[in-house]
Amino acid sequence: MEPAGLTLKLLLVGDSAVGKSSLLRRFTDGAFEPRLKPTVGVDFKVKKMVLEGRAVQLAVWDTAGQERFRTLTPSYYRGAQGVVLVYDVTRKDTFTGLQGWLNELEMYNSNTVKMLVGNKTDKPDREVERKEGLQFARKHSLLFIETSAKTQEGVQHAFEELVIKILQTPSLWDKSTEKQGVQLMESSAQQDEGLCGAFCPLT
Ligand SMILES: Nc1nc2c(ncn2[C@@H]2O[C@H](COP(=O)(O)OP(=O)(O)OP(=O)(O)O)[C@@H](O)[C@H]2O)c(=O)[nH]1
Repeated sequence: MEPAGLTLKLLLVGDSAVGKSSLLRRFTDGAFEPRLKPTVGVDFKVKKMVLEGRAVQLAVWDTAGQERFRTLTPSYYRGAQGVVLVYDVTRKDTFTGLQGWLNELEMYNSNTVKMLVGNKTDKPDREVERKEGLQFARKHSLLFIETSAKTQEGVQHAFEELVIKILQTPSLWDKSTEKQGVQLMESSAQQDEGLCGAFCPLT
């Protein structure tokens, strides 16, 4: 029998309306919705990929950026191997807010690979230059990429780079084998946190 593939838990965080749900939608469904409603609580999608010859199932948790849902977020950090930290290149406030997200990450789960994503590069009214994003990423040891969920530029790359880095860091996932037996549902829904904490086998 084929050995079970890896399931990795990824988390999308960042201020409201930076495009977290749109990036996830683009990545999992290849689509873009110009008038997406804000996420309520948390959403969840699964995507299977083969990377570096390895079958991986990604469980991607999309958190709400709105302040009123922020108290929900800490429990979702648990068991994540990768975090996509998103800002909007046309809104400086979402860039200056990154330090707060990093502090929260450090507090709840410091053992993750982090990818900084500057989204909405298709828009003309840029407030954050690429080199500022790059500098911030270097300073905090984050992977970095700019994307547009609208045109799809960089989106696939962002997730792939993050997963490759996680695969290159076995200490993040090989200790979690005790979670075997937990099954993932192939669905997108507002979920409770108990569905799949960190690492689940492909069935
Ligand atoms: N032009 C452009 N618009 C985008 C892009 N990504 C997202 N948007 C739009 O920005 C708005 C907010 O996007 P969402 O994906 O809902 O943002 P979010 O970060 O998930 O927001 P919360 O759920 O409130 O945390 C929507 O109207 C999207 O259509 C992009 O790359 N380019």
